[in-house]
Amino acid sequence: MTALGTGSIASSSIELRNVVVSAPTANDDVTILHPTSLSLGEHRVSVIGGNGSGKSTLARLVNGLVAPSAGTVGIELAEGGARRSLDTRRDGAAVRRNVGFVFTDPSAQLIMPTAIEDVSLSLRRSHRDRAARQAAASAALERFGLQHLADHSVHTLSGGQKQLLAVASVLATDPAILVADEPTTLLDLRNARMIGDLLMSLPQQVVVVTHDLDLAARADRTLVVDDGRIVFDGHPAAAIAHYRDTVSQ
Ligand SMILES: Nc1ncnc2c1ncn2[C@@H]1O[C@H](COP(=O)(O)OP(=O)(O)OP(=O)(O)O)[C@@H](O)[C@H]1O
Repeated sequence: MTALGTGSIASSSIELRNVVVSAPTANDDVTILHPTSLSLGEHRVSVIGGNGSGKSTLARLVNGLVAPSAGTVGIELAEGGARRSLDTRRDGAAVRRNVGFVFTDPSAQLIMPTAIEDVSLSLRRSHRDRAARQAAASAALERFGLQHLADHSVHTLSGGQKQLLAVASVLATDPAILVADEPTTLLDLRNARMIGDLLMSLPQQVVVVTHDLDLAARADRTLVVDDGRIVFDGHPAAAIAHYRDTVSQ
């Protein structure tokens, strides 16, 4: 492990305490994440590792999509000078409001017919008034350069436009933390770069799971996951070198 402290610090933090994730199988329980304790306070955290190593499970713990079988997952938020602590089990709805999640395949996320309707849907709780919701949705599309696609069917958008819209929909609610699980995997180089640039420029704390080591290298801290364990936690360059070493052995 290497010393941290080269990157910027977020106003939020993610706290895993003795977290274990296991799942039942036909004969026994299988452990997907072995006991893990982490305090993630960096602005941008990347998570790398081989297929099936447990990266998505780790990412999904952060917004409560996966519940810990043991231990706790907490979110610390700065709110008006005070700290607010949320627990993913106890405070599920509040955690989901404060931790946005972007999936690999935006089609899994875009469920309304048009771009503006999709953003409006994610604003239904924060903006009860229809006109205010519409205005906020337009502003969100404009922020991401998608306003010209407002009334287009989401099915006609390109892969890059869909992923950008998925990110816009999630960010429209202004979550404190954004978790993205392989957000560039399905994109060509230009769109992968565009989404990567966007994620790395957000004011929110960002946790990105990725096989794109160039993207991972732009984080402030990188976790390497192998066989359900964090096997390296430190500076991105050192973490990527560690991952490359394990692959070439
Ligand atoms: N609910 C579940 N029941 C049983 N096994 C599971 C469950 N969820 C995940 N697993 C297993 O746990 C392991 C880790 O899965 P996970 O999706 O977290 O890996 P990953 O590192 O994100 O993989 P990839 O890079 O391929 O997306 C895999 O072997 C997967 O099959």
